[in-house]
Amino acid sequence: MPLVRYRKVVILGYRSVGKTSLAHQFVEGEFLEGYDPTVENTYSKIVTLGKDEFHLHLVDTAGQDEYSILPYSFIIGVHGYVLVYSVTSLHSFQVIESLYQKLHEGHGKTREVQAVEGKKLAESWGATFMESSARENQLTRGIFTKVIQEIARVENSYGQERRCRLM
Ligand SMILES: Nc1nc2c(ncn2[C@@H]2O[C@H](COP(=O)(O)OP(=O)(O)OP(=O)(O)O)[C@@H](O)[C@H]2O)c(=O)[nH]1
Repeated sequence: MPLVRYRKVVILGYRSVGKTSLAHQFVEGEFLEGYDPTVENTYSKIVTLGKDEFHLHLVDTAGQDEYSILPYSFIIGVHGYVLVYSVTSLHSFQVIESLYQKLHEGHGKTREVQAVEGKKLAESWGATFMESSARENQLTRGIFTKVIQEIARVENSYGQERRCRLM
């Protein structure tokens, strides 16, 4: 049975550029004519790519502008982004540039350690890597669920490696 991997993808962009329409078209297969400003909405979909299966968790956000402060839930534990602009709005194009900068800066303070560096270090230890914030309940639960799963895996295995590692 294929392993189903979890992927969280956040859709960002200025107001009314079509974020909800894209998510809806992808998940439900139809175009939404009407406009109803989003507060925040999530979609779940299993996506099969070749032999791989992904549990896609799409976050459709309320429109941002250059002054928006991105919450931790849009930064930590996110695997990818879709930055959306409208070809009929130059301003919406400028907004995605500003959002891109914000994503690199992290939340207020400048990020000094990239997730990829943590991942690399964990890999060199043969450990599982997870990035979280204590502000995010789901992500924090994920850490402790993972460590319990890893302990169970090691306890149930009769292999050479007896220790569980979580970074
Ligand atoms: N012609 C055209 N209209 C679109 C397209 N995508 C979205 N729209 C329309 O643009 C309006 C806004 O679309 P939404 O998907 O609600 O935009 P949004 O970015 O989610 O809006 P917020 O929730 O305010 O951030 C709706 O009336 C859509 O029908 C598109 O590709 N082409």
